[in-house]
Amino acid sequence: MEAIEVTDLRKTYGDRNAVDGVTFTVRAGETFGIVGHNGAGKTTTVECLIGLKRPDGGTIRVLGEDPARGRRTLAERIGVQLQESALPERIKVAEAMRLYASFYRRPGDWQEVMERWSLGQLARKAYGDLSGGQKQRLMLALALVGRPEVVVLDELTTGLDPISRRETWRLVRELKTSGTTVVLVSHYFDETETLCDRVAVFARGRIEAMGTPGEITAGTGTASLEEAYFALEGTDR
Ligand SMILES: Nc1ncnc2c1ncn2[C@@H]1O[C@H](COP(=O)(O)OP(=O)(O)OP(=O)(O)O)[C@@H](O)[C@H]1O
Repeated sequence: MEAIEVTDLRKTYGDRNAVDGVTFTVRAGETFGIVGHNGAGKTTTVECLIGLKRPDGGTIRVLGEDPARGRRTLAERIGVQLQESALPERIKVAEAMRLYASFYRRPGDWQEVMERWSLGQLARKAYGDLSGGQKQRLMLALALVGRPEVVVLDELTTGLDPISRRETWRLVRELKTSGTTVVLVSHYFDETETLCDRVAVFARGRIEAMGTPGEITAGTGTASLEEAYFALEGTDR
């Protein structure tokens, strides 16, 4: 079953084609990577996916619904962790968990989610006093408290130190084993290569290559996704 179907998606800002005819599907339970450098159109694509932006062309179905029309219903079924999401500095971890759970009609047990993501010991700590890795862990837990079927994670590990980054990877793998469909947006090629079943490589608003990391590297005769990207771009930076 397809959890997400995007066909010929287009979005322009003035005369700039931010997303220029993008087509892909994500199967239920799959971890799907959207990778590419800054300005490639990744964030605009996911903003259309979750109904935050209206496409100028093409169609999108998420769990069978058009996000531009069914945003309220879909909000119950999608967990989102957007780039640079932030909480008020003084809100405590447990307060944030309880608050987010209250947004859903049938949330998971927020205390259980908090423990599962090793946040129990931080329950009374303020968001502003958490480390970068702890903040990211909390944002993930908040995206999951509504028991979503699809989770969208944008630039999850940007700014994290290597240890927190690995820890976050472990959490994403755990998500995958729970059967959740994950869309992982990243400009780190190693991250998508390690975590994703399939990857769409974005450049200048288009998909340059799509498939398993192995298929993409085999197709370009390269040893890594990053090398594949530069081979596709015809540059060797
Ligand atoms: N609100 C906006 N108004 C005008 N141009 C925009 C707007 N949002 C994005 N763009 C432009 O659209 C293009 C795609 O941006 P987008 O943020 O989707 O790329 P991205 O791949 O997510 O990059 P990044 O990782 O830097 O966020 C870029 O050229 C960007 O400058």
